[in-house]
Amino acid sequence: MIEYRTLSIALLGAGSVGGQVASLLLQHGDELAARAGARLTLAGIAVRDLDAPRPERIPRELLTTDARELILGADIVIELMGGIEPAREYILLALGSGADVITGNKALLANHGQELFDLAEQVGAQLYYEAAVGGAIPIIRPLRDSLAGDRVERILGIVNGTTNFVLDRMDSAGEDFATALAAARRLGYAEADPSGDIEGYDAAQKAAILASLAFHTRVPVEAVYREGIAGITLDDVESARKAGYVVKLLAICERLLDPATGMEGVSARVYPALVSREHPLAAVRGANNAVFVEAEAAGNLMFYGAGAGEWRRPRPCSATSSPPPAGTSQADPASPSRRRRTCPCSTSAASRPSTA
Ligand SMILES: NC(=O)C1=CN([C@@H]2O[C@H](COP(=O)(O)OP(=O)(O)OC[C@H]3O[C@@H](n4cnc5c(N)ncnc54)[C@H](O)[C@@H]3O)[C@@H](O)[C@H]2O)C=CC1
Ligand SMILES: N[C@@H](CC=O)C(=O)O
Repeated sequence: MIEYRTLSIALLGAGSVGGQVASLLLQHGDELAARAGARLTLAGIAVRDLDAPRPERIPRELLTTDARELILGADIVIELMGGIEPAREYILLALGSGADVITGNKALLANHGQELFDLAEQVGAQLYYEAAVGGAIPIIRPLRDSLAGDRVERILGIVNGTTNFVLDRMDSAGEDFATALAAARRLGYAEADPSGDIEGYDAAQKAAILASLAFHTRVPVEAVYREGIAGITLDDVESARKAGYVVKLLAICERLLDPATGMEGVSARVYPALVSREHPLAAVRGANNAVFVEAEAAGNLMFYGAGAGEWRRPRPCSATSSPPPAGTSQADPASPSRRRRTCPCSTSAASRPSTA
């Protein structure tokens, strides 16, 4: 029997994501120990209310309302509470005490990321945030590390599961906006305040993170143009469908060159766009996400997978969970709809995507 050193984990928040993280840590302890070379022990889970109803998979004896004490005894802190405060304060406390931190909190990173990264660097701690963009899709590390030697030119992303789910239900089932949103909330896709999803704030935060990583600069969330899907009606969706399009909330991040000055800049924007049904992004159904990266040397890469909520094994032949037909489709930027917003993919940009 191998003797592993023990790393103690503090989990902050036991909601949709935190609950699943707790289950994974508890169920796969031996396998994780062998892989990590250390036993990852879930020391406690900080919650607001010890008696709130929660799934059986979360052991009651691990719950505490004293987040600070839990943090100060941990080697690794996983923050999955969401929101700005006290998440920010807790992460600063964790880093300051020498713990490494993992967070899925894009709102916090987009607004206070610099402060957190500066402290992490100063104390030599790690701050990981893979789940902050694209849910289960590995996109942060590929952009930060794997593509570090390449030059990313543009990113097109479906980065919000809730809005993709809502638009998909309107498109495929003729469901009205409110009914589809209620289902997205029930399934744990939406943020505690779903207006963050619907109004495009969540996607804008993710766009700011993606653009900062891809273009090696700091793109503040205030610099991201943002338009949500609250104004999209069933009629819009239906008209788009008849014309061969599907409405998707896209995050678009790209390099810009000012021809007058020769200066390079960055543009990041989020808005509902018409996407040709032939384009791979049109096949991203339900709460799935996809990030389409156009890079100088690597060409076009598409990262696809579960973007929100708990991942469930898809049933065979499930239309909502099948991956897009990569490598076969082209985009048509013409727009017949009254919203006049199209997916800005050029034909050449979308002509040879590969799944990653
Ligand atoms: N739901 C999803 O699919 C995804 C969510 N995220 C991010 O992960 C984080 C968590 O999201 P969800 O699990 O969906 O949220 P949730 O609302 O389901 O869970 C958050 C939990 O934290 C608890 N909490 C809030 N403040 C607390 C405090 N001060 N002390 C102790 N507990 C506290 C809440 O009571 C709740 O149980 C958010 O930052 C979200 O943006 C990231 C990727 C996917
Ligand atoms: N509310 C978010 C959750 C994941 O980041 C979404 O719908 O994508």
